[in-house]
Amino acid sequence: MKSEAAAPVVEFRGVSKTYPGIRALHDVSLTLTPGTVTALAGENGAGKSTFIKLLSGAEKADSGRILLRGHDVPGTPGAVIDAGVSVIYQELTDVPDMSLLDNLVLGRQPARLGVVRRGAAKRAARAALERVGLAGLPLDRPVRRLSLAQRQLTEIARCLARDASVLVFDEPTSALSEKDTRVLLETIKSLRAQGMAILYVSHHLDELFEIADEIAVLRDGELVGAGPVGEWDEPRLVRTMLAKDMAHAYPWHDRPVGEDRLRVRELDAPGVKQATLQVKRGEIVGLVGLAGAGRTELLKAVAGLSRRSGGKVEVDGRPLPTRAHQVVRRGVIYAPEDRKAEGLVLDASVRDNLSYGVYRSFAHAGWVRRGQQDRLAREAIAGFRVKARDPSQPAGKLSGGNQQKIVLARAAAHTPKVLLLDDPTRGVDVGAKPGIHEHVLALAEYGAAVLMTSSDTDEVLAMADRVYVLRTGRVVGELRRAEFDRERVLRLAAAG
Ligand SMILES: Nc1ncnc2c1ncn2[C@@H]1O[C@H](COP(=O)(O)OP(=O)(O)OP(=O)(O)O)[C@@H](O)[C@H]1O
Repeated sequence: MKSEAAAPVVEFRGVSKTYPGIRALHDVSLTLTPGTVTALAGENGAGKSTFIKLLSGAEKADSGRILLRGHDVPGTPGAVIDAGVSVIYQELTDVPDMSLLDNLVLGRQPARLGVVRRGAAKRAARAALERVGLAGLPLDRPVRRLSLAQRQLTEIARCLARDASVLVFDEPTSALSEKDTRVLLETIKSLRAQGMAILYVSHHLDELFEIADEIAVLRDGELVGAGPVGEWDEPRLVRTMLAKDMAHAYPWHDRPVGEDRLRVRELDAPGVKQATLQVKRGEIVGLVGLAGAGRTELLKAVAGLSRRSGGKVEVDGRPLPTRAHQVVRRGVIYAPEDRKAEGLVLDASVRDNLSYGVYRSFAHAGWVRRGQQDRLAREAIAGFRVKARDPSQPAGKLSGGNQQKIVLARAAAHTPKVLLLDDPTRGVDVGAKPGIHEHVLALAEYGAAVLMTSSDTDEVLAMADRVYVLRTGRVVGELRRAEFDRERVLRLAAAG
């Protein structure tokens, strides 16, 4: 529970940070207190990551002060970690082939006269594991043999083994299944009870309401609201984030669909076994399943990004080639979930990222028509509400959610015949999600066959005309929209 008397451990006092042409944080004052979960909310580009970068020592503030237990926060990330502040990101940072013990004490072995004190390291590791509910795990086990949830908890344990007293979670659940999300949230509650000061950043508002004691909202770099969770409800939070009212509504409506556009028959590929499915012209079909069920793998196999070892894939009655660039030429577009690794060239401009692969339609006697490219970029920025200074800005300088919008805008720019969407609104704020859903629906109305999956099962059930349920790489069920029932879908996904 929240301790009323505790003094703040972290204090932001009038902190500002500007990037060329962008005011990322302006005069922000906020405190973090032991035994308290403070949720930081805001739409994409509001300044949440900037706040974390300043706290973690990755970036320097232009003005204002950041105090840690009353002293200025150290100037380098390593010193900040040593001072007890650790950030846990959505991506795992462990070394899979190393043992649990070595991962837990990575870069920080207790040493005396240069000799590593293995016994002390083991004691520290066990104590840290116990605090995250993993007391029984053997310390010599390679972490690759742990479940995803256990690995995520191990990341936290590693921070605890370094004596962290402030934990920052940056969208920690976006890649987790519902079950793993529950485990993580319960662990965070228990860490709060142990007296940790916790900052929690997420676009999942239900999570914020579940675990936060305090909610703070950034908008365009300014702190526009902060107070105990009891003072907030969802409409007020959304209104404060977006400066307007917005009901969260999905745009689905009944509409005619055509002939089979995408046909997959007995497809075998890495993580996919004997999958058979069809998507009609104009239809939105969802793939649901637990983590590891093969949803991403199926999309990748169709997209030519993994090797098919058997079966057939056809688009408009013609066999689909197996190589990614040929697949794109047939109008089959894949929008990946991992935008950093697969989706974008981070050093290239927003404009160039938007037109990669769309070049053919712009190329005129061998050169790219800059005017058209610019128009496409401006339309995409406006249509998807991308927060970018201008089309020449490098994609890597956009906030995470805005990068995701670029991936989707590019997919839309192809006017795809088949659109393969993997977690299309991952990291996207509540204000921008409806726009993305409307674009997906519009592409379907234009004739695209859409095959989508999401880490949010409700999103798939809200958008799809039909779903296939996957389990261990196989299609184990098919439901039409009239039959959608969340419990039934999840039961099917988990059975066996
Ligand atoms: N290195 C940088 N150079 C230039 N601009 C940057 C840089 N990093 C962030 N920005 C800009 O600062 C603003 C705040 O970005 P920040 O990443 O803090 O947003 P966020 O609230 O974390 O968004 P998201 O929810 O999408 O992750 C954005 O307009 C972003 O484009």
